[in-house]
Order: sequence, then C-alpha cells, then structure tokens
Amino acid sequence: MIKRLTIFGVGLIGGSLAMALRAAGTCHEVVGCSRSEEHLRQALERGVIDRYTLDPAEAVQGADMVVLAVPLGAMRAVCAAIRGHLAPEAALTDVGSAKGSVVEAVREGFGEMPLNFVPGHPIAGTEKSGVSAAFPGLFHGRRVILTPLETSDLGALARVRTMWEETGAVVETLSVAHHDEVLAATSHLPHLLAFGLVDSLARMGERDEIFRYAAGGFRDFTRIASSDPVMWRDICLANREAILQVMAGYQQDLGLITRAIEAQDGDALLEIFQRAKAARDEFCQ
Ligand SMILES: NC(=O)C1=CN([C@@H]2O[C@H](COP(=O)(O)OP(=O)(O)OC[C@H]3O[C@@H](n4cnc5c(N)ncnc54)[C@H](O)[C@@H]3O)[C@@H](O)[C@H]2O)C=CC1
Ligand SMILES: O=C(O)C(=O)Cc1ccc(O)cc1
Repeated sequence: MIKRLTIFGVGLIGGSLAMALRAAGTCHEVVGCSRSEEHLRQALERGVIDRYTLDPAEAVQGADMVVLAVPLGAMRAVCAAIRGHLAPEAALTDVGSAKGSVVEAVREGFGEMPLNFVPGHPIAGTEKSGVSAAFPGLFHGRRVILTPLETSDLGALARVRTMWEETGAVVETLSVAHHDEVLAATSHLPHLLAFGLVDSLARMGERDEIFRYAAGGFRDFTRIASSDPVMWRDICLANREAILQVMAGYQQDLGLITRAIEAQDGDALLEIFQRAKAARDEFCQ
C-alpha cells in the first residue's frame, strides 16, 4: 500500500499510473505537481489526483513514493527542485523513454545518486498526450522495464516493482545500457521512420492526393507519427548514440532492398520479405 504518491507531470503516463493504482485500491493519496496549473486542475477535475501544488518541495513532503513522469528534458530541473526535501525512506522512480540520460539527470539534479532511486520505463503508451488521454488500463498486460543501479536500495526496488505489478503490468529488469540499445531498435527507430515517412510524403507536392489514396497499411504504419514532437526530440537527443547505431544498420538493410529492386532480383526480395513475415508472425500472434 502506498500512503502518499507524488507524481511530477500528470499527463498520459503519470495520469494513467495514478488512475490504475486508484482502481486497484492500493494508493491512499495522490499528489500532483507540474509546471502547468491548467494541467493539474484538469487532473483534479477528472479525479486522477487528490490535490496538487506547484511547489516541488511541498509536493514530496510526506510522500513514500515519488514518480517523475515529466518530459526527459525536465527531469534534471525537477530533481534539483526536490533535492533536500525527499524523505530518505521514499522510493523515487521515473517513466522516461531513455534511461541513461535520466540517470545522469538525477545524479546532476541531486548532486549525487540518491540510494532510493530506481529507474523505470513502462513499454506502453499511445500517440496522444496529456491527462485527457490517460486511462487506468494502459499498463495492463504490458511490460515495465526497471533498470536498477548498483546503488539502488533493494527495498525501493521491491516497492517500485510492486507498484507496477498492481497496475497489471509485467515487470522485468535490464541494465541501463541494454535498455537504451533495445528501445532504440524497437521503439525509437520505428517512431523516427514514421515521422520521416509522413514528412517526406507531405512535402511531395500533391499532398492531399497522396493522403487521400493511402490505404490501411499507411494508417497502421504511421499512427505513431501523430506522437508529441517535443517528446520525440527529447528522446532522440537523450539516446543519440544507440539511435544512430540502429539507424546506420537499418539504412544498410534498406540499401539491400533498394539494390534488389534495381537488379530485379525477385529471389532476394522474397527472401527478405519471407524472413520478416515469419519473424513478425511469431512475435505478434
Ligand atoms: N507518451 C508515451 O507513450 C510514453 C511516454 N513515456 C515517458 O513518459 C514521460 C511523460 O510523457 P507523457 O505522459 O506522454 O507526456 P504528457 O505531455 O502527457 O505529460 C507530461 C506532463 O509533464 C508536465 N511537465 C512538462 N514540463 C514540466 C516541468 N518542467 N516540470 C514539471 N512538469 C512538467 C506537463 O505539464 C504534463 O502534465 C516522458 O518522459 C516520456 O518519455 C514513457 C512511456 C510511454
Ligand atoms: O504509441 C505507441 O504505440 C508507442 O509505442 C507509445 C510509446 C512511446 C514511448 C515509449 O517510451 C513507450 C511507448
């Protein structure tokens, strides 16, 4: 049971977490804190939080669980603002899409690594943002990756794990570096491809015509290009090295397809497409 949960950034992810824990009946009180009073008022009106404050130091007072659910670029400033105010027994975690940069931001914001910090990342979300898009079932049956540090307190790790399990999520642990490599490939690269494809087509000229004749495949492939541009700028800058590496590999593989088409090499194309279909059919049943 969490007595007082403080959430920084009550948007899609922070809001959905609060709703899920309330629905599970495992959280006594939820306090929201953000830069935007408008967002907090909306969260209060929707019954997502019990109260809010714009003062980070006040927000963490008496909290036994603190979740950083702000954009990656805001993590450091929030930590600096709560430095010296967090109770030593409070567990601290985050939901950021890249982990190396958050670990750095937390260390810099606090001036040292807090022992009760356990980085986390729910692999669940949508292309929508804000508390109006939040819903309690977002994490149900989805994976949450925790990337505990050598310094992470085991009690804090257990409490963060339990919190996510109470939302219906399946919790796994990875190292920070491994998380960032895997997510660069499975989440960051697909988002960049979707943004890139839509932008490229939108600038092709007869834009209305291009989109008018787009079929379901285009819609499926590009839903995530409606995601928050600021969030994805932050992710690209935060996970630069790993993203550049998977993009280079992908560009090479795309080159194989280009050359097979140029050479009218149907066998090579079939081999690639059959391999891809078998892999996807196996993983997405
Ligand atoms: N959108 C998604 O599908 C997923 C997002 N994430 C991560 O979750 C975090 C939040 O993303 P969303 O919930 O989608 O964003 P959101 O835009 O829905 O919510 C972010 C909230 O943070 C607040 N905020 C912004 N700057 C702030 C600051 N400087 N100080 C305090 N509060 C501030 C905003 O007022 C807003 O309420 C990001 O770090 C993102 O990488 C993780 C998994 C999925
Ligand atoms: O909308 C989708 O399908 C997503 O993939 C959402 C998402 C965005 C960022 C994350 O770090 C995790 C999940």
